[in-house]
Amino acid sequence: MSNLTTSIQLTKQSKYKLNNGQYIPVAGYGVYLCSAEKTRQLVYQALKDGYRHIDSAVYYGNEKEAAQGIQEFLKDHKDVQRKDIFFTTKITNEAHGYDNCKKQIEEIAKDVKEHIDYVDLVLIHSPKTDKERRLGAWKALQEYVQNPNNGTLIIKSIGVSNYGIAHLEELFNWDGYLVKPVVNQLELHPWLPRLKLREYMVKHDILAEAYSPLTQGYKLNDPELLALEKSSGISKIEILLKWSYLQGYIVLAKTEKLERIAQNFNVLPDGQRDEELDETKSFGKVDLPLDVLEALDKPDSHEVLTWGNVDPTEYKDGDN
Ligand SMILES: NC(=O)C1=CN([C@@H]2O[C@H](COP(=O)(O)OP(=O)(O)OC[C@H]3O[C@@H](n4cnc5c(N)ncnc54)[C@H](OP(=O)(O)O)[C@@H]3O)[C@@H](O)[C@H]2O)C=CC1
Ligand SMILES: O=C1Nc2ccccc2C1=O
Repeated sequence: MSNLTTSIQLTKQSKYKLNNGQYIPVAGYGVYLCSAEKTRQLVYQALKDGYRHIDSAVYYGNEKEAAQGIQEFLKDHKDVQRKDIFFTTKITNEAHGYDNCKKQIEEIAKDVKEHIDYVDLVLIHSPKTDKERRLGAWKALQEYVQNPNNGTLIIKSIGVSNYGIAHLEELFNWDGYLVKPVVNQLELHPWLPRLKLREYMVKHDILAEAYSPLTQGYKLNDPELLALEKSSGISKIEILLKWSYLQGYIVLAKTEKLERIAQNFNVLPDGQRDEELDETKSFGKVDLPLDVLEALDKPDSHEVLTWGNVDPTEYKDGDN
């Protein structure tokens, strides 16, 4: 094992600047499949452990409870303000199309507004309808970010999820296109590095949010990963999460086990507060030995572990 490490200046408090000037915390806690009853407690605990970014979706059926968890945490922690927390939701395929999208945003508003006032980010969850409906939804979302005072719901940023290059090109080439997506949320891990799409997104200043960074558990007993864990002395969870941070992703991990929330977040080092500037500086570093990184590097791998193993970024109108 060589002593060389590859590192990135990043801490628990780090945020990336989006292409619209807003900031997004690099570490996100996702609530896919968390039951509505448990979500409030899980989100509260995630915030208590230091997460400042919660990822939900209409499809998950727990947006309201996630928002309630945030509200309760803020009530109990007066040193943290709403602006310090980033809340994302995603619209379903049924909300594609201009009118459908507006209708679903009204429903989201009913669920979350009384608890958290506004939503930081709304994503189109997947491209899996057709061009007209995708663009109709984007037209509606653009209006919300451009007219935040229209009374329905303040949405600070909009983005996409599971979009491939063709879906992004379709958006950029549309004559109604006004607002750039700030992120594309994608399945990303060593078995699915999506190099071409990532390069395209870098060129267009769209950040990558990595979902299923722990492979939804599917690869946690992969012999190569277990061998790396043994030879490096670094846990496989830490290896996978650090790999993700080192790619420059916003990392969305999920666990329903309370003790694992802190374990996952603590992979990042603590930031240091610069009292003079009244801001948290990213002096800490995330690092992994070069040979661990090299062993994980699978540029040609394309294993889709979610979405029924069918890559949604490759969806063509008319496919199932
Ligand atoms: N836009 C999209 O289409 C998608 C978005 N997402 C978002 O990304 C988030 C994260 O992705 P997700 O697919 O949930 O998968 P993850 O890669 O985060 O994996 C979650 C699985 O890993 C296990 N796990 C988590 N932490 C640990 C740990 N420390 N030790 C051992 N096992 C652990 C969990 O089990 P346990 O709960 O028992 O700890 C769970 O089974 C989602 O919650 C959602 O917000 C996810 C998929 C698709
Ligand atoms: O979070 C999610 N996990 C998923 C797995 C399969 C299909 C969609 C999703 C999500 O949106």
